Amino acid sequence: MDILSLTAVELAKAIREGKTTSVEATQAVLDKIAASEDTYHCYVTVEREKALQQAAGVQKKIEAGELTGPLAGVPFAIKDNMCTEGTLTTCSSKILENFVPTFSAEAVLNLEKAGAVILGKTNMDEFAMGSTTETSYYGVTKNPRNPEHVPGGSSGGSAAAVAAEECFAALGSDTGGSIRQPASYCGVVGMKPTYGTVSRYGLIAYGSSLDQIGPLTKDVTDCATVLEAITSHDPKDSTSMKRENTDFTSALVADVKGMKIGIPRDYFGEGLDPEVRDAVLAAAEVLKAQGAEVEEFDLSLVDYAIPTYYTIAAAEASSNLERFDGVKYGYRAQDAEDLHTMYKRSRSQGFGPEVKRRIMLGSFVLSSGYYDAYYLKALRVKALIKKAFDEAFAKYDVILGPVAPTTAPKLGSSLADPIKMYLGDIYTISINLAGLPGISVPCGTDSQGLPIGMQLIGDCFKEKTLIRAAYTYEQSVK
Ligand SMILES: NC(=O)C[C@H](N)C(=O)O
Repeated sequence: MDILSLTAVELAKAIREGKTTSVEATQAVLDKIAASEDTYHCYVTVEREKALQQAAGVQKKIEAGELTGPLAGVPFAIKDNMCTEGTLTTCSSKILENFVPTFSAEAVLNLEKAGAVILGKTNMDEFAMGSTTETSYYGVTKNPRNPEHVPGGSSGGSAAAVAAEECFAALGSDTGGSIRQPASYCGVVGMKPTYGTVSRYGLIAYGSSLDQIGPLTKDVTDCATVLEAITSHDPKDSTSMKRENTDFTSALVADVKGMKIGIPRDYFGEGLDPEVRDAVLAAAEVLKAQGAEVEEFDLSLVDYAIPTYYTIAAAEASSNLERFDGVKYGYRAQDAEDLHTMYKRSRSQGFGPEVKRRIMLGSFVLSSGYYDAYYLKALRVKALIKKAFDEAFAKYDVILGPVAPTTAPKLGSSLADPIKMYLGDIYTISINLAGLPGISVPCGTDSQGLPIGMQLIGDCFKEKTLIRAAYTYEQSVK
């Protein structure tokens, strides 16, 4: 049995049936990490001994019949912006180079309750700001489908680790596309759930009104299973919702008969790579052939999504990142003669250029005199974007489009022009502004062999509809 090629759900089944053990699987994936990390660099931290110990504990519980769930014994990777008790958590920033949390994020605890083994922490854009994982202080991650290209971002390490078989599944976070876009670039499945579904407790905040944790997996079955495991109502996160019917795996049914799918014309205009367009439209045809009703419609306001997102996300980031001052966490500049200089030097030396750009932009749009013109206006446009989606979901069950305008760019080609990089988020960010769920599903490759992702967007709380559509597509093209 080639353990590494199994999905998370297949591996857990093999462990339950005694065909392998959690320890054997953990050892196999640690060997794979040792062999391929030099090439891909998916992780900031790998916890070899801890993972093997955890696997041994989990295996005992499985054998004693105390852990019976569909993920028991499965080794996972966690994005390095989720706190993990006793394990370095850097957000891929120098400012957190020595931060070892005393508690774990609720989503991580939920996974551990389900019997997951935590392998380590994955590389990301610094504080999740970026679309390529190149803004990490700890070096770039390479795309396992073609190491000359970026894995996407900001959850690039998590997506690459799944694609490189350096874990069986991973957690990422998505503020403006950070799960879906790297999933699309690396040819894996990635889902951003409805805002409030997965607790943000222990997720180091970037844009708090937009951030959401979600799964990156090898297939749709794993995605639904991981989502089910990490979903919970958590009083420690004031935006966490009490949701009913979160048995997402019950939606793994290959049937879209009568499902109404809308294709926004605005998502197929200027800037979209023709190969991406063709692959996504071909995927829509597959769903049509399975009985879905597919039609085009106009989803206005798409053009306003980028400025709105980058105003709100930067504003929230500038406030959230105030806590990194050299006193309470992480890096502190040495030899400062007074407190103010110590703050200034710690932050100047601790943050990278993209993070500084956002802090400055965010402070600007929140400053008196500019608050109404920028921040408040962005909040108003955000409400209009939500309204446009509400109108669309009065007609359609699912909105289908591309995840990103292109396939993965070459390493080193994106950072020189930040505005161009921001424009690449055009199809993903309005979903965060509206709080909606979205899933990225692989739908082919371009002429260079780089993966293409189709994005399915649902109304709030309609993850099951997305899972059903994604699963139907996946089964049809198998
Ligand atoms: N965090 C994200 O979702 C990625 C987005 N490109 C950003 O830089 O904000």
